[in-house]
Amino acid sequence: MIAAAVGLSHSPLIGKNDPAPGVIAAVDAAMHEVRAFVSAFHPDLVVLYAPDHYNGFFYKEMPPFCLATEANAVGDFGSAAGPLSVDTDAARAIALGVLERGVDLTISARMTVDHGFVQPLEVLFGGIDRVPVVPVFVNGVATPLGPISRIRALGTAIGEAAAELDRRVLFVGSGGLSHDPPVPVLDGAPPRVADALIEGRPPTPEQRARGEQRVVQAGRDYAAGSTAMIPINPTWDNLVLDTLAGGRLDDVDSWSVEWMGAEGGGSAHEVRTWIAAFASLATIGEYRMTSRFYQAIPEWIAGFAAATAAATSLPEAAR
Ligand SMILES: O=C(O)CCc1cccc(O)c1O
Ligand SMILES: [Fe+2]
Repeated sequence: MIAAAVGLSHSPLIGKNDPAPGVIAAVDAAMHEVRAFVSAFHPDLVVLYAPDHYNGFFYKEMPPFCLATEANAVGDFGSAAGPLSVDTDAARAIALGVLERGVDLTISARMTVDHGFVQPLEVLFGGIDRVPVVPVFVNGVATPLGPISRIRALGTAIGEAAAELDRRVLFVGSGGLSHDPPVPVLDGAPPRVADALIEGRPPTPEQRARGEQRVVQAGRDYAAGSTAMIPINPTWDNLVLDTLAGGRLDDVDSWSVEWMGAEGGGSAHEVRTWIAAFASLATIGEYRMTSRFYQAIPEWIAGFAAATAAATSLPEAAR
């Protein structure tokens, strides 16, 4: 296996509630750099770690993580809908390899995914059907959340299993860093909300539009500073990036769920996807973070980060 990694924040508010032009220009430049890295690396397989926002996974059964052998996008917030180009054979082989390594992986033969998966595929590849992909859901919102050490173990097992495939694999983590969008919470929810979170009946177009408008409004409130949401925390976000850049992945095992939520807000747990992606990359040996972008963007409800990493042993021309 030849491997590289990308971590990329997502936000459905991009293009809907935009920050100042200078911020947009800086993000555009960073995205240009990440795309250049990806096209130079030229992956023939993408292992995509992403969370879900109650579009595909519900409390009727809520796995801590789940690998898909096929997947369909719902098209929330105007993102692409329809089937992802899942490499089913690679997905099955990796799933078996992970189980053999003692990590109790859940499998989906028809995963429903949302903007968490779709946005990085659109940003990096221009669509959801452009590159063979193995989608891996990592729960980052639905409590209870287990210890981070198990997410690192998942990333390690997937990296080792993927290494048996003889492919050029790009590991992508989608989400984070600190942010506190208005995602519903089961604990204490009124019966109608609790029922929706448990059963997962598809919302009507009107219900979906209302929910999305609520998130857009939350972005406006977050940017105006008049909100009960936990603020974006650049200090914590840079600690996360420093840890990944330094290859100190065993540090994350001591990060508690409570500490992460207090520092980074209710959706800070989306950084689990980054930890999985970098743990996968780390299975091939030392890596180097080759680019790193960070900007707090309250309009998007995102401590917005983008980073690329490649094996130190990979020749410069192939990075
Ligand atoms: O769909 C939702 O309910 C939440 C949407 C959402 C908003 C801001 C940042 C995110 O990472 C995100 O996912
Ligand atoms: Fe998210």
